[in-house]
Amino acid sequence: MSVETESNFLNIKDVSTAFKIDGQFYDAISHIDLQVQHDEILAIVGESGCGKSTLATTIMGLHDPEETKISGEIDFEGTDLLKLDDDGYNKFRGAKIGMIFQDPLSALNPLKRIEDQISEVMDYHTTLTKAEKHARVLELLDEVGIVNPQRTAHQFPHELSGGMRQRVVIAIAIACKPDLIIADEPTTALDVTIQAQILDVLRDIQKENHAGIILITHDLGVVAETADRVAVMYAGQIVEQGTAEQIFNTPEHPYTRSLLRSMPQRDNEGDDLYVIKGNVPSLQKMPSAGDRFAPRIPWVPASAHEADPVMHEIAPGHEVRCTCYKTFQFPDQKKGSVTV
Ligand SMILES: Nc1ncnc2c1ncn2[C@@H]1O[C@H](COP(=O)(O)OP(=O)(O)OP(=O)(O)O)[C@@H](O)[C@H]1O
Repeated sequence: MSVETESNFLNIKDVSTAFKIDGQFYDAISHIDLQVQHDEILAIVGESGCGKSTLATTIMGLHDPEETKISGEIDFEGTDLLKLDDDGYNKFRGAKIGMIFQDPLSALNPLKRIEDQISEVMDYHTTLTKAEKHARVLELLDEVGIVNPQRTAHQFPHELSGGMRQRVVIAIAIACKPDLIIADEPTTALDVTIQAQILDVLRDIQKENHAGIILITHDLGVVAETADRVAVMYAGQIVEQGTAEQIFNTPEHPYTRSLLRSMPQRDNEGDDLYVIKGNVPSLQKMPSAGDRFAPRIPWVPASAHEADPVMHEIAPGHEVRCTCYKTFQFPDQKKGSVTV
C-alpha cells in the first residue's frame, strides 16, 4: 500500500518492536511502514505512549537486545540497519544519522566545553585536522544561529540558556552533514519564541543539507508550522499518513480528527476544548484485533470498524487505517475540515 519511490532513502518495512515486561514481550510499535525522502520533514504525531520514541530509538539502534525484540527491515540507503551490530551502527549514528533529543542538558556533557563536544563527533567520523575542526565548529555554531560562536565554543553547557543548548545539540547532530536527522520533541522544553527559532533552524538545515528530517512531537502547532508530511500514530500503529495539507485540511481517521479537535485554534479560542476520552492502552492491554481507537469513540457501532484494519490509500499519498472514517462523526458535530 505504501508509496515507494527511488527518492526514499529510508524505507521502514513492517517494523515491530516489543519490550519484555514480566518475562513476556509486548509490541510497543506494530508493523510500521514508513518512508522518508531527502528534502522533507516528516512529522510523527500522537499522544504520549503511542510509540513515537520507540520508533525513533528503533531506527537509531538504541535498544538492549536482551529486553527488546525487533522485526522487519529498515533500509537506509541500501543497508538494513536492523542487521547491523554495534560497530556497524556506530558508523551510521552521528555520521549519516543525527539525533536531537528533547532535553539538551542531558544530551550534553556538563564537564566539557562546547567546542570539544562538537569536535568529538568529527574525531570519530572524519579525518579533519584540529584547525579544520575548529573552523567547522565555528561554522556550525553560526549555522544554528549562535550570535557569538567564538565565545560559545569556549563555554560549558551550564553557561548557556536552554535555547542555546538546543542549538548546540543541533550543531552536534549536523556536524557530519547527516542525510537523516531524527528530532524527538526538540522544542518541548523551550518557550514559544525560542521554539519558533529552533524550528526555523531545522527547516534551514533541511534545505541547505538536503536532509530528511523525522520530527517527533505531540504538538500539532509545531507540525502545522514545520512538516511536509505527517504520520499519525496511535497505540503503536500508524493510523493515517499524508501531506501536511491532507492531514490538516481533510483529516479522515477518527483519531486524527480527535487530535485536531482537541487542539487550540483561532476559531475555538475561549471555548472548552474537545477532550479525547480514555487513555492510550498500555502494552499489556493492547487490543489484539479490531480498530485500536474504537474504545475511545464508543458511540461508533462495532459494525463500522474493520476486524483487522489495514491502511487504505484514499488519495495519492494519503492513507488511512480502518474504513470507519467513512461514517464517523462526533456526537455533536458534522464531519468537516479544520483550519489551523
Ligand atoms: N523500555 C521499555 N520497556 C517497557 N515498555 C516501554 C519501554 N519503553 C517504552 N515503553 C512503553 O511503550 C509504549 C510507547 O512508548 P513511547 O515512549 O515510544 O511513546 P511516545 O509516543 O514516544 O510517548 P512520549 O511522548 O511520552 O515519549 C508506552 O506504553 C511505554 O510505556
